[in-house]
Amino acid sequence: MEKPYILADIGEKGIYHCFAPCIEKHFTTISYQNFAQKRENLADKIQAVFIWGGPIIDHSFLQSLPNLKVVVNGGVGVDHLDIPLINSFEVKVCNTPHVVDNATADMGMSLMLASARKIVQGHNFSKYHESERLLESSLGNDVSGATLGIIGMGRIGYKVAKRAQGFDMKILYHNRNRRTEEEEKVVGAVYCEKMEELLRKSDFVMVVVNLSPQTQKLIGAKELAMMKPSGTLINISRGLVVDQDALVDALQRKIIKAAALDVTYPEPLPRDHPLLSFPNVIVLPHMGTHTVETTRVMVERMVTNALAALKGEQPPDEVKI
Ligand SMILES: O=CC(=O)O
Repeated sequence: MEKPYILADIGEKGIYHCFAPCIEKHFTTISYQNFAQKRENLADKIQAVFIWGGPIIDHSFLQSLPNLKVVVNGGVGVDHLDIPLINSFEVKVCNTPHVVDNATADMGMSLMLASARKIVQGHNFSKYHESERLLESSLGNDVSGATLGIIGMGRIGYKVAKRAQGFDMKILYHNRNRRTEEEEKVVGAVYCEKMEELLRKSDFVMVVVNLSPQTQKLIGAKELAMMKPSGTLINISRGLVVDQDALVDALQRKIIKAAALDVTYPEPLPRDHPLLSFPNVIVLPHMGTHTVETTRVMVERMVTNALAALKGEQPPDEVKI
């Protein structure tokens, strides 16, 4: 029997390429580029689209695929998808929650530790001998015993708290919904009803919220001004949650000490972006979930969701709004 056709960019060298066999066992996989070239022959055949960030799924894209049944997003955040529009074409949307939590929480901890302990500067010194004053510039700050403020205490935020507990950190959190007393006790986290309290008291502020109209530019000039001058901002959520111009300004004026960002807008930042010029800023190209183990499980989960949708069954991770 012919395998169902899906549109998926697993690339020649991209991280998803390693997992192509897991996808190709079940599906005939067409890349976006091949699709663009042979659109007339393939458009009727495509039943699922696998996406990692792109392409943009808009009205004309949906209209061009009359037999599309499901859009499967690799990762948890679906802020780049217009779900009501996609659903209006009787196409389901799935993501891969849970499987990315540990890797993303690990990345939050990595960024906090790397920033506090000046890992990048130390590496650059070892490699390029670029600073004669390494000792001074390598003087970091203790993470152990410091106060971590977590903004967004969903699954990933909670996993960050668990890890921070192992570093004897004092943990504050701010969230739309307060966690139960039991959950707070397990990780030793103290609820701040007002984000301002968290910002004022934390040495490290880690942003872990979903991007939504309510959280866009949640951290702007006002919020940065509330942070300690010795404070570090860590963002593992979405770039748009932080007002980047305000962040540049706060760093230039030493309103906060440092920043460590897995996410920005755009991604990656243009080479001449001011954020890349600060020695006290770490910028990654959105790689919070990029581990072999997590990506493997993510891809398997995408396959499971797509197979269910194509069989007319309820996919386990359908996103409903
Ligand atoms: O950014 C990563 C995700 O949304 O899973």
